[in-house]
Amino acid sequence: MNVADLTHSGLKQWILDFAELTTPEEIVIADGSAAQYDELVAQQIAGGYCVPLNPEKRPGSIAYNSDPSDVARVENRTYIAAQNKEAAGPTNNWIDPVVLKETMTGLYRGCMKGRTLYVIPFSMGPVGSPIAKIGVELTDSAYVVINMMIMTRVGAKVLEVLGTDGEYVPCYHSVGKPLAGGESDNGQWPCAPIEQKYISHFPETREIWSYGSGYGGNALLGKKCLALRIASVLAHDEGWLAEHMLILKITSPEGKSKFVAGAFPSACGKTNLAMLVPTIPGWKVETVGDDIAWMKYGSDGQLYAINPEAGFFGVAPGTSNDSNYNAMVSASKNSIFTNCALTEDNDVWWEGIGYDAPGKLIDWHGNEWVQDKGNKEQKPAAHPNARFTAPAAQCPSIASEWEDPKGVPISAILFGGRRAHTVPLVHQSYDWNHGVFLGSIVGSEITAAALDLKVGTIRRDPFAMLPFCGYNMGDYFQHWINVGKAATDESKLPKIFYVNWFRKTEDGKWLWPGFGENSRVLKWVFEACDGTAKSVDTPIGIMPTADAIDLPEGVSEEDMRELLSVDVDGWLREVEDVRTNHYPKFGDHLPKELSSFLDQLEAKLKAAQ
Ligand SMILES: Nc1nc2c(ncn2[C@@H]2O[C@H](COP(=O)(O)OP(=O)(O)OP(=O)(O)O)[C@@H](O)[C@H]2O)c(=O)[nH]1
Ligand SMILES: O=C([O-])CC(=O)C(=O)O
Ligand SMILES: [Mn+2]
Repeated sequence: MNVADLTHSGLKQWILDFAELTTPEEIVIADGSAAQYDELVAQQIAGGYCVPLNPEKRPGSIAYNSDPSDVARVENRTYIAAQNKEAAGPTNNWIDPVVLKETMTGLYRGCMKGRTLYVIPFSMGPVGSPIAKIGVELTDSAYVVINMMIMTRVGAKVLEVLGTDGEYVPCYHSVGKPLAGGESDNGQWPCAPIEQKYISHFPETREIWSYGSGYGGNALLGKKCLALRIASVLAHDEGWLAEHMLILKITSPEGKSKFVAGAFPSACGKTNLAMLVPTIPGWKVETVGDDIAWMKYGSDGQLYAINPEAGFFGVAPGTSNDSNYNAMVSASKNSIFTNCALTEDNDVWWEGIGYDAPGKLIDWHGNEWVQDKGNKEQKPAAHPNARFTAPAAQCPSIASEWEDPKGVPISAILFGGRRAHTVPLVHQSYDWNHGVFLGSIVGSEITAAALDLKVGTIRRDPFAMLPFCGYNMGDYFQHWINVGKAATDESKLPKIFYVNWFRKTEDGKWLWPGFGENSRVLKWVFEACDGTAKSVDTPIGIMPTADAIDLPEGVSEEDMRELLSVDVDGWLREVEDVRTNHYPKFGDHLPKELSSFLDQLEAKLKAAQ
C-alpha cells in the first residue's frame, strides 16, 4: 500500500506535509499484516537494535535495550497545551500552543533524515465499533510500529472504516535523531536529549505531537496520549469517562459474575489484579483490560466499560509464575521485551521472575552481570521499569467479553495506591460522591514508571490520573460528580472502594501478601455490591468486620486487625495534607462537595480520637 493509494480526503496531504517538514528517505504504511511485522522485526534484528530470543523458549519474541535516558514516561516534559493555561489546570505542564508548535516544528524540521516515515492507522477499541476512536501516528521508529501492532488494532481495516472523510486523531512522533548521509545508529536506541523531549497534547484541536523519546507511554501514542489525555477531554465534553483502570470479571462459586474496574497509579498493581489467580476455592477471575477503561452509560442505565487496547505493556520485574502466571503465559511468545536482562541461551530474565539468574547475564545496559545475592547494593540486571509487550489474546485468563463493543457492566470501582501506612486494606464509600472524594485524595509512593521523580516519596495521584488528565483536574473531579448525577437510576451506579495492597510492618515487610490473596478482598467487594457483606461504619467509610475476610496463610489475626483498623492520627495527617497542600491547588475549580467531605471526615476522626 502506498501513500498515493490513500483515498481519505485529508490524510494523504497531511502525511505529505509532515514528510516535507521531516524529510524521511521513504514513507511506509503499516498495513497490520503479519508479513510486515516479520519484515520489520527482521530489519530491526539486522540493524542490531534488538536480539531475537531463543525460539525454543520464547518463539517469535525479541528484546531491546533502550538508551539509559529513555526508560520511562517523562512527566516533566509532558505538556497539555490548551489555549488557556487554566484549562490545563494546576497539575499539568503548560506552554502556549502557538509557541510550542513553533518550537516543535523547529525540532521536526529535517528530523527524519536517513530514516523511514511510518504511517500507522490504528483503532483504540474494536475496529468499526461505535465507541472506538481512530488515530493515525506518523513515526520514524520501527519499534513504535511493532509495539503499536500489538497494543492497538493497526492497518488496512482501519483505513476502510475511516473511509474518505472519517475523523482521526493526528499523532506526530519522532525519536529526534536525524542521520547524516551514510550514518547509521549502529544498533543504538535512537532518542534526543531530555531537554529536547516533548510529549505534547493540543486538547482543543485533538492533536498529539511527540518528539525525542522512543519509550512506551511517550511514543506509543494510542495509549496514554490518545486513550487517556485526549480521550479524557472528549469524555468530559461528551459525558463519559476515560480512565487509567483495569477491568476484570469475577465469578462466584455459584456462577454469578460481576465486572470490576480499578484505578491504581503506574506500577501499582493493575496488571496483576486484572490477571489474578484467586487463592479462594471456587472463585474465578478473568481479564478484560489491564490499563485503560472507557466507560459510558448503556441504555439500561448501567455504566459499561471497554478496554480500548489490544495488548499489555506490562512491568516485567516482580512478574513470575507465582505472582502473575497469566502475564507470564501472555508474554511466553510473540512478545517484545524492553530493558530486561538477557541470559546466555537468549532468554530474558528480571528481578522477581521466580528463579535465580542462570549463569552470566547481559544486563539492560549491555554489560556482563552475575547475580551476587549477598550484595544488597548490586544494581539490578533489568531496569525496574522494564516491560513486556504482549498480545491480549494470548492471555489464558482473557474474558470472552473482552472485545465486546458494548463493553461490560461495571458493578464496582476500586481506587488505590502504594501506602506503607495509614490506608487500610479496603474501605467502601458511602455513596458515589463520597467515592469521588476518595478518588480525589488518593496518594501513592512514586514508582519507576516515570523519570525524574523521587521513587518512594508519596504524592497525591487522584484517580491514578495525575499524569494522564488532559484538562483541569478540578474540572475532572466535577465531571465525575456530574456523571453520578446523570445516572437514571442511582442504585445502578458502581459501588466505590479504596484498597491498599501495600501495607508494611515497622521492619519493612509486607503486612498483606497481595497478588492472588487479593481475591479475598474482591470477594468482600462482590458481597458488598450484593448487600450481603459483613461490614461496619467507621469515620473513613464502610469497612469489613474483623471476621469478614478469611485470613490468608501467614497473616495473623493481629495483622488483620491492623490492616482493617482506622489509624485516626494517620488519617488526621492525611486530612491536614489534603487541606494544605492538595485541594488549594484547584482554587474555584474544586467542587464544594469535596471540601465538605473533607470537613466531615475531620470531624468524625476528631470525635473518634
Ligand atoms: N506487594 C505487592 N506487589 C504487587 C501487588 N500487585 C502488583 N505488585 C507489584 O507492583 C509492580 C507493578 O505492578 P503492575 O500490576 O504491573 O502495575 P500497573 O498498575 O499495571 O502499572 P502500569 O502498567 O505502569 O500502569 C510489580 O512489580 C508487581 O509485582 C500486590 O498485590 N502486592
Ligand atoms: O505508559 C507507560 O509507559 C506504561 C504505563 O502503563 C504507565 O506508565 O502507566
Ligand atoms: Mn499505566
